[in-house]
Amino acid sequence: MRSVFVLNTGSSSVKYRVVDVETAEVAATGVIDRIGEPGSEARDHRSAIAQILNRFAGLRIDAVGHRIVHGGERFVTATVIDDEVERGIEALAPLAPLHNPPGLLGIRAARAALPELAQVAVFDTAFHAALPEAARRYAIDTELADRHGIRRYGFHGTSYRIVSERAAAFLDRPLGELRMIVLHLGNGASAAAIAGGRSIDTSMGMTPLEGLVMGTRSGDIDPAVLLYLQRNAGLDTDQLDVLLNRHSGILGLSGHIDMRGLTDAIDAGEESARRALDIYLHRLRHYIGAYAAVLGGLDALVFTAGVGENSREVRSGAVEGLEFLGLRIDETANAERSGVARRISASDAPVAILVVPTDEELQIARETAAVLAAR
Ligand SMILES: Nc1ncnc2c1ncn2[C@@H]1O[C@H](COP(=O)(O)OP(=O)(O)O)[C@@H](O)[C@H]1O
Ligand SMILES: CC(=O)OP(=O)(O)O
Ligand SMILES: [Mg+2]
Repeated sequence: MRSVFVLNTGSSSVKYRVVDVETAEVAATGVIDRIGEPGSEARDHRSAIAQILNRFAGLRIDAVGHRIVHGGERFVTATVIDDEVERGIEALAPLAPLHNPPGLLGIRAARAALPELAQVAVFDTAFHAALPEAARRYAIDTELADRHGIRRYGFHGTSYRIVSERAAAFLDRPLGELRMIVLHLGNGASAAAIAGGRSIDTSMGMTPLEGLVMGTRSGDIDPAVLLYLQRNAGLDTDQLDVLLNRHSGILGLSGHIDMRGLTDAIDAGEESARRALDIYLHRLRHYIGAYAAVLGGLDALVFTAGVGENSREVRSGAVEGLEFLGLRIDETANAERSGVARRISASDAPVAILVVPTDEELQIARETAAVLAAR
């Protein structure tokens, strides 16, 4: 079992990879994005996945690995997919409405096209499955919460796993003795407090809406705002869902949908863009301080994903004023670009600040191979 075909089906894109798990050699890789928008290669997820599967007619593939965002209480580790598991994933769709339904489409299309191959689901939530109870529970009626599975699950776990391992390798220290905060900043964004390789707190909650300011999601908000808007602005449940998941965050604050657009607008002098970035950075600093406290001290702060790996402004703004925590950036190192793990903290600073590229597809391929080998 060497060659794994990975499908990372997102809310508006499908990323794919054919990778040799032993050598990490990539036989094919790519993305179909902006699905459904004018000019995209694909009008919907089904068509995107069909096109991708067509491209692999000639390649050797031994197994298929799928990114599934929400595993709920049931899926706490990578799982071989059969009809019953597929139904289990379908049942979780309401908890991750932007993510699980397209993931399920990916599973169905791949199982139909490649029925002879084993398929594995790798869950974003799995890395956080053992969150300590005090971090996991919301302060609501316990019986009600348990009946409905209302708790913090946490997401981006596949990324946290590979990034925390890479950070420890870069620092040349055992993961088991490190306290780190990892900031996964992509379109969706979250933070995790990781002690000895285990997630002990994370900013996303029951769904991928809580926590940091994101591209189109609000992150933390007083839940009474929803009640207020329902009672006084006439918004119904679906409108609130669209408001908080799709029309908030950087988009809601500035009209720009992603960080690159936002930083360009700031350079052009747009006031609302500057304000949006200030709010985004304020929330990041808030979580860095909180997680330094949760961890009881800090060895490393790690930036990853599209924004974390590429935006010098965000990295610099995230640690501004946090010298008292031992966080001091070297702006020359911060301004450099490279596709590999690197240190951007001042050489005499007590806490390492790192930029570590994530690779969810490689991690999914490895976990897929590992579960199948253990069968
Ligand atoms: N050079 C850059 N400067 C600032 N932001 C960037 C840069 N390159 C990519 N990004 C941002 O990264 C985000 C996408 O990150 P990614 O991890 O690919 O997200 P996702 O997996 O959620 O689609 C976008 O907001 C994009 O603007
Ligand atoms: C869980 C989540 O938010 O994923 P993404 O960042 O890919 O949207
Ligand atoms: Mg992502």
